[in-house]
Amino acid sequence: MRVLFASSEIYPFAKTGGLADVSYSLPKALSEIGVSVKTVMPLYGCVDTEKFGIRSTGRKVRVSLSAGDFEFEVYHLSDGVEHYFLKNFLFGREYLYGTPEGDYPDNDVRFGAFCHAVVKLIEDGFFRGEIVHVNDWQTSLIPVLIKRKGLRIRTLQTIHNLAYQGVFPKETVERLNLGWELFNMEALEFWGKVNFLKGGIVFSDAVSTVSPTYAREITTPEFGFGLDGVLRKYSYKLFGILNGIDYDVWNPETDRYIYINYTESSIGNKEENKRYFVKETGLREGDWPLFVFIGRLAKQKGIDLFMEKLNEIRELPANFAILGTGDSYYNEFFNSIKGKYENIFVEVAFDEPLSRKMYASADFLLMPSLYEPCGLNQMIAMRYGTLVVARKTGGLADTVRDISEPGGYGFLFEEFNSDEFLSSVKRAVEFYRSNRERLLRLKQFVMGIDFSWNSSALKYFRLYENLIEGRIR
Ligand SMILES: Nc1ncnc2c1ncn2[C@@H]1O[C@H](COP(=O)(O)OP(=O)(O)O[C@H]2O[C@H](CO)[C@@H](O)[C@H](O)[C@H]2O)[C@@H](O)[C@H]1O
Repeated sequence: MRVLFASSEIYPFAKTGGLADVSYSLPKALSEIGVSVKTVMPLYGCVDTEKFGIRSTGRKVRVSLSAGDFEFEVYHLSDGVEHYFLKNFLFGREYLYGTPEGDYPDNDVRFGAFCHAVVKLIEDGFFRGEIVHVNDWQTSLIPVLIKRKGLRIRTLQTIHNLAYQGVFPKETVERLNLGWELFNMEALEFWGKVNFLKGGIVFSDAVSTVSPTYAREITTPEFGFGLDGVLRKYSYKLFGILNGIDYDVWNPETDRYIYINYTESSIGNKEENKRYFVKETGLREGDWPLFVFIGRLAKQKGIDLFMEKLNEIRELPANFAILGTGDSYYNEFFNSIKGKYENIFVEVAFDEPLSRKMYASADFLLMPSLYEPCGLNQMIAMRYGTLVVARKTGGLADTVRDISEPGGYGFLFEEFNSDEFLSSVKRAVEFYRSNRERLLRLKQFVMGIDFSWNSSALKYFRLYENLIEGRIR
């Protein structure tokens, strides 16, 4: 089986969040079970071609649109998976999607032209295969163009985050030569604008999202971001497959960025990591639980609940470390409290080595998300023996079980409000203070839960098979 996997970010080449992790680890897991996978992404200016050994194939592909003529040069790298990169000046900028002030205004042309180029390469026989798997709105026009051109290849659209849909003014139809016949409610139109992700949902042969709970949630108005009706209409081809994490990338036994490596049986070293971390960051020394938050600073991640309870949090017998970057409103807030409280460490940045130290050092990970399609942080944290304090939503509900339940190993709260959030933090603090033995056992237990891709890669494989054999319609 041959699959072309298109994504706007792939770890370690370019990453702003969980999409990059999945776009690296899922193709790898699929190739380990015998699928021949090629990935394709834009070659951004920030990708270090020298470091990774990414080389030009010499192949060029040209797309002529009303917005302009764009020539893409195809680059390549093989690391078990065949990675392809399309180079054009549109992507030679500092950021992937926009500056902290906002999105680049020509993202429709940037990603639209990219989609056209990928489809042209399929038409030309450069990419051959049975399945094209696209991810989020940036690659959603690929299934639209494939259907319009009548190409005989099956398509899967995965939704990693329904909040981001790629919505542009109706002139985009013209700019990208999409054809006005697609500008109607049953196709690309969304309240008088063009919606890329809607196109992906309508024109793909199947749609998946990254956890079973989120697959149900997005068919409701509360989580549907205006597309719940469309998703209900196409629910016969909508599937929820839980993400996994790459156990080679995330492994406390071999992680070279953490202070001291450890396994379930040498879990004592995790304490040592915390000691070093607390020293390095200037947090309060002593026997305090350490809570960490790592993530994009966006409303989705529920960081407002932390901000609302800042006065209470600074009085708790616990240390906190926040690592994140995102919307300028949050960046400014967290920069303004940096170094202000002795039990709160803040770093407004994207810093993978620091995130690894935090996963290894923490007792608890905070994930108070407003919504969460799947969430990788909680799985990474547990792999590093860190218990999770989270809101019971989306993939968090599928991966964390509350301590009050039989076999529970985390701290969940239901309603999105700061009182519930704070009381779950307090529950965790209390647990730390009064259940040391059990806490240690739970840390070992969560390290042993299987969050690898093993079972989920097989689910994708079966979904591809069903598509090829025409069983989804
Ligand atoms: N400041 C920072 N410094 C270093 N590392 C940082 C960082 N901020 C985030 N990260 C890293 O980025 C990744 C975040 O992944 P998530 O899946 O939790 O979130 P995201 O919302 O981006 O992904 C979306 O897509 C994924 C993939 O499907 C879904 O799991 C998720 O629910 C959905 O919102 C983790 O690897 C984390 O360690």
